[in-house]
Amino acid sequence: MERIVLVGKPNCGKSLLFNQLTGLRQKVANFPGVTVELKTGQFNQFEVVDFPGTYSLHSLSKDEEIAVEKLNLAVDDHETKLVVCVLDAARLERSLVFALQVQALARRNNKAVVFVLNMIDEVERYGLQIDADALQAELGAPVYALSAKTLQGVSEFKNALPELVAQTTVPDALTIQLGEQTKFIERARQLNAAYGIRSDVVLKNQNRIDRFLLNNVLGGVAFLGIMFFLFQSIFTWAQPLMDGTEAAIGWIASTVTGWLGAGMAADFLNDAIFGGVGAFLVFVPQIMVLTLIIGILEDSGYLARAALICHKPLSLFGLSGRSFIPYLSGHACAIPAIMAARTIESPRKRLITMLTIPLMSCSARLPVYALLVAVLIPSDATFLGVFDLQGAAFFGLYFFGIVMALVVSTLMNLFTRKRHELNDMPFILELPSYRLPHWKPLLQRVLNSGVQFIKRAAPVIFIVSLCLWTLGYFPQGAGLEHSLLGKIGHFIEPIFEPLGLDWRYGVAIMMSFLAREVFVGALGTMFGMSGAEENIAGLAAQIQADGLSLGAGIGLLLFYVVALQCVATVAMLRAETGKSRIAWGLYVGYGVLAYCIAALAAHII
Ligand SMILES: Nc1nc2c(ncn2[C@@H]2O[C@H](COP(=O)(O)OP(=O)(O)OP(=O)(O)O)[C@@H](O)[C@H]2O)c(=O)[nH]1
Ligand SMILES: [Mg+2]
Repeated sequence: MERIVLVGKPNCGKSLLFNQLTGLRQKVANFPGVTVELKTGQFNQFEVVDFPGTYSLHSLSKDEEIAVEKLNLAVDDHETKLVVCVLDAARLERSLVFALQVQALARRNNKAVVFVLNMIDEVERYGLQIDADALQAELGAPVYALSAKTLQGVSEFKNALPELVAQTTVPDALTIQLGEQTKFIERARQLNAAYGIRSDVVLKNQNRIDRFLLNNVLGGVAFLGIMFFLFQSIFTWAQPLMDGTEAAIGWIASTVTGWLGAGMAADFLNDAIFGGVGAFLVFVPQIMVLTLIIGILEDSGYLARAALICHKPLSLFGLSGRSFIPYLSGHACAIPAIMAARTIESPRKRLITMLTIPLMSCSARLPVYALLVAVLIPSDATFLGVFDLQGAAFFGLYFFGIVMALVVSTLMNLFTRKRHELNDMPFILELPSYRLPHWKPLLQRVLNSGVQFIKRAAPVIFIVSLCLWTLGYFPQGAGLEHSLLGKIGHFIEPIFEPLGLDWRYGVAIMMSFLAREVFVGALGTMFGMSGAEENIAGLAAQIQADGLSLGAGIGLLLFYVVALQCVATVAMLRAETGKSRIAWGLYVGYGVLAYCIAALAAHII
């Protein structure tokens, strides 16, 4: 298939343009280094490839080096017919250095080049214009001014693509040879002076906000405020939506079981399906709120600033400012977060970041936290008279995960050899412009996070609930305690005794080593069989009445903060580190650490 490749400096809008061409939903966000792997899609009869952003063909960092190597191969390949150099129209000089190098590379391989002057809407917002025709004449290759965001000029570009691909002769305006690094920089400067917008126009607005957000004191306070707001809102904003979902599930449960009357089928539906699977569906809104807030932060351009603010403090723990974004996105899901760690400039810091990301409280822990917090803390309790105590407990759990990650990072930093340090890149981060969120893709992403959460966990929870219910139901009439499940549970009970937990929690914990979301479903099924209602409040009340002690409850919560109960994360760690030993070692290591912390909490409190 004839191929079109999209290249350009980081954060110039390649992926958004790629999405507009192919209809795919590749991740787009407002900080450099979002795309870390080549992504392929289709536009008409052409294959389109989205590249990770790079500043230069002679790159300094390892991940850019790999991307450049792949670009060399792609440009050399005879299937590649067109190289699209995406430029950030508002930051022309920086975009042009790399784009001119690519033009030279393409010319050497006799490949056609087209320049896309993206983000033209931002230039126009300043009331300015860029003379694309004159720039085209200077560059000796077609220039299309467009906005991948507002879609201005995108359909003209799409219409022109088949013709651009079909070009056979490559115009020759560039006289600089590959390798003449300083000449590319000089030429980019000249072109920017003649055609670009003045950088002080762009920087004026940005600086005004940055003077506050990057200020040593105020910036730190703002950072903590924003993070506190993020974690609190997961708890408070989602509540009405969660109540709505819960009511809807409750209504469906009572209607369906009403039709069935009493009997085994109704028991099964009530306890295994609505008690087990239904219990975890309630958390979908919370996961969507979390994705929305992280998405707004990603689109705003603040995250790069946060990385800058965090660089110094994180260095104390053997991490980099660039560890901040993977850590933050680890609160939604560890898997993309581990991928995002690829942009970290030092191999050692990258490894430490990857190995500690699983300690961030990902969204799969939310159901466990919400259930146990509801069990342990009355809903009307307050903290210091103002904060909702349940919300503060949530914040405390997230905070505990972060503290654990920093402790483990420090230990890893102390006990690993520092032989890579000399080859490390310095910490350099381009600050993107502040932007308003791009709402349509953001809302699609939010919806998708809910759908993915259900798709990933529902089948496992369904199967576990089904097995637990069957084992717990028979011999019929014997009651849960004397059922087959009870027998197995009592057998494993001694393991969980030091945690102050009985066999039912033991079974739920064991099952959650498949996926941690299973915990709430498994408890829902077991307590449902002993008469709990099919909703979280009912389940929480039943657990409370059953007598879960404060120490054991807190221990259980801390257990879930630390334990790495996610096989998909292990697979990702194995892929990224290239070592099964490290990945499975971490799975076992965090499991043992979690157990010890829980036992300690149960003992002390
Ligand atoms: N205003 C405006 N914003 C845009 C445009 N194109 C992209 N953006 C925004 O620019 C940011 C970066 O877009 P991406 O598509 O992720 O950039 P990229 O070049 O793929 O970045 P890397 O993957 O990091 O190399 C996002 O916040 C986009 O919403 C545009 O034409 N106009
Ligand atoms: Mg990208």
